[in-house]
Amino acid sequence: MTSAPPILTVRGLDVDIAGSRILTGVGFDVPASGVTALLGRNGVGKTTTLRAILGLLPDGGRVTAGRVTLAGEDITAEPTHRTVRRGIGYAPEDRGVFAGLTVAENLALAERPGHVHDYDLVHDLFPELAARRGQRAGTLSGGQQQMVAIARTLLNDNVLVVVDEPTKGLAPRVVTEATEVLERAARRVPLLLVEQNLAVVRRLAGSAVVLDAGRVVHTGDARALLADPARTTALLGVGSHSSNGAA
Ligand SMILES: Nc1ncnc2c1ncn2[C@@H]1O[C@H](COP(=O)(O)OP(=O)(O)OP(=O)(O)O)[C@@H](O)[C@H]1O
Repeated sequence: MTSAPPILTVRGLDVDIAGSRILTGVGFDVPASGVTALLGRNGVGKTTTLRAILGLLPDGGRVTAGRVTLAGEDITAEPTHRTVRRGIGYAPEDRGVFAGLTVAENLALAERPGHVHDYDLVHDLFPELAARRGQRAGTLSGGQQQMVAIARTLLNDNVLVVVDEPTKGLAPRVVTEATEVLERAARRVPLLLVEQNLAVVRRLAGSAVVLDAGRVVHTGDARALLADPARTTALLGVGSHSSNGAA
């Protein structure tokens, strides 16, 4: 049990995109350690929630109500560069890895001015990246590219890392590899994770937040939720033992 205050709080968040209400009154806490999974069926607003936190809503998107705090500081609708400087790392769904650049160049591009760049930590956690530092990122496996994306967030002294669907489209063996990467990362920094693969959620997440049609419909212990097949099916529309691949 931790009595530390949450690293991130979201309260009463309303988001409109192109005149449509996408999120309504979204509220949850992200504890200061471990993995918090943001769950829900396709199109319920998970990515929009992450983007609203990061100030990365698409053109025509805006926060119309609510409040987001990071380490107690109000970051609601703040420009992304300022939020990132406060110490949020983001690994987007497409991983954002530059295929034509080497592993070392991809990492160097992530160096944030004014932060400590902990290459020792990154190479300690991901020795494979040290071995492949001269390799072009486009020739890496999906799991190795995910490693680069996560390593970039750990290079700077972030207080929270946000990861969007890290195992999407990966083969089962690579899902296992990517899950191990996230497990290693979570020992260093709290994670807010959007993930559809419930085997991955079961292995990593301590707490779960479930969205449906742009609203939070459940918050609580992730494993307790997944241990209740009827509740899991009702909230997520899938059995608690389903997954897109092994983890
Ligand atoms: N740029 C946009 N313009 C218009 N509507 C959008 C835009 N981005 C998202 N939406 C709408 O917002 C809703 C939530 O989308 P979002 O991508 O946040 O869902 P999600 O839960 O992450 O889904 P998925 O699991 O499919 O990625 C959807 O109805 C989507 O069509």
